[in-house]
Amino acid sequence: MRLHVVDHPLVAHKLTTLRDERTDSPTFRRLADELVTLLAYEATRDVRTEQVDIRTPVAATTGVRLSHPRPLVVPILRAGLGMLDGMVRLLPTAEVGFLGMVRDEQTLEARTYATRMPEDLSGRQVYVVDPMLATGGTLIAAIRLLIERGADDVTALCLLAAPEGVKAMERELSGQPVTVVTGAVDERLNENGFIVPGLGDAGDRLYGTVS
Ligand SMILES: O=P(O)(O)OC[C@H]1O[C@H](OP(=O)(O)OP(=O)(O)O)[C@H](O)[C@@H]1O
Ligand SMILES: O=c1cc[nH]c(=O)[nH]1
Ligand SMILES: [Mg+2]
Repeated sequence: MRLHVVDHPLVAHKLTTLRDERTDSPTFRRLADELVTLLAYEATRDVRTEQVDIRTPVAATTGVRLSHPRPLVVPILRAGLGMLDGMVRLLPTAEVGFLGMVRDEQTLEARTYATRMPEDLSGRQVYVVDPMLATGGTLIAAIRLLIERGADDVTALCLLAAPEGVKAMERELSGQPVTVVTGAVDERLNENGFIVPGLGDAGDRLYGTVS
């Protein structure tokens, strides 16, 4: 597994407002969307392309286009939905699959409650989006499923990560074709499995609910 922390002043600026407890849901949603665009720019650096011949008004030339099979974008419900639009804006040809997963707030174990994805992902590049990588349980389970279905290149985009989650992913997904792209690696997890300083519960902040 490879880790890429996007070290950019615009990412740091937007993340700071995102973290601020005074930021309301509409602003949180807008910032999450803007951050995805910045992270996706890095995360899609190795997206597969193929050559294409075109004519400009001036001359014939050769360019590239996103290749087939199409990349698959998988948001992990609920909070990952806040990153979907930004991702498909950058990858217009992408197909979208869905994974519904929720973490038991006592045991911190991830449970899958919905799966809507192609059965066969052989040879596919997959971009998983979920704002928070905390213990890593959710993303590890999600990525295992994608690899079991044949995905040969998986990139996870997270707004924030905890060092504990990054270590768990490195341990559990070692040797696998997996990249994690994140806006920051925070200090630690607290006793409730929340990222510190973090931003609280991403799903609640996106959708205005209170856990
Ligand atoms: O790394 P982990 O310890 O597994 O935790 C991270 C997961 O927790 C959050 O989802 P949550 O379970 O709160 O579901 P929600 O998106 O429906 O709020 C978050 O969006 C991740 O999916
Ligand atoms: O800090 C955290 C940890 C898990 N899920 C969240 O939404 N926030
Ligand atoms: Mg939540």
